[in-house]
Amino acid sequence: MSATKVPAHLNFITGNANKLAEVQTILAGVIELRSQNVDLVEIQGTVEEVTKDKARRAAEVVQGPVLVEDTCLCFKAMNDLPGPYIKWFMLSLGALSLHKMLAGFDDKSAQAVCTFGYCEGPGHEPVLFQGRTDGVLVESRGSTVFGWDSCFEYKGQTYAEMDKSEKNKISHRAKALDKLKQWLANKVEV
Ligand SMILES: O=P(O)(O)OP(=O)(O)OP(=O)(O)OC[C@H]1O[C@@H](n2cnc3c(O)ncnc32)[C@H](O)[C@@H]1O
Ligand SMILES: [Mg+2]
Repeated sequence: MSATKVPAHLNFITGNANKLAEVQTILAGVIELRSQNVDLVEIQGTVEEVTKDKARRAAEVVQGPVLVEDTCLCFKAMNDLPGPYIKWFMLSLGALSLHKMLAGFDDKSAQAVCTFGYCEGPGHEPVLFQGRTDGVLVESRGSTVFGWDSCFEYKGQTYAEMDKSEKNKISHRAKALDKLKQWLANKVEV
């Protein structure tokens, strides 16, 4: 595996404007963020496999260095499903009905997992940065603008009930970006 060079800027490939806004806020003043909206095919597999494949595909499409991200919502009672497939459950159930997925279970524990993948270009091995936040799946409370934010409760508040700045301190995405920032700061070559 060739060493990965630390980039001068990041080209974040995502079709999700809410993700992009959070990443922009969290990385402000750390590194220049550019962005492209490319519709990437997502394979089935573990989140690590999905993210690495997404990063490789994105690098092929733009023929250069890319950052991608995949978000999972895992239910303990379902042995971590839907995980990377949460998007399809959100599209069919919506934030107002998502909690019904665990209606038959006592255990409402959920974990939000964010995995960033950085790929230096076609043929390079992606590097991963992952963050996890534990919470509970609840009936929707707060704005339904961003995915399952209104259904994921952390310490008594749903993500949607928190100020954006509060969410960005404790979120799965913030934790993953802490690792990315560390990698950038240390110039660790993997
Ligand atoms: O182009 P990409 O980056 O893949 O964007 P996407 O919207 O397809 O995102 P994912 O494949 O990672 O699917 C994750 C799903 O979870 C939702 N989601 C992601 N991050 C979230 C967050 O912080 N809070 C609530 N919902 C989130 C998102 O809207 C999707 O429905
Ligand atoms: Mg996606």
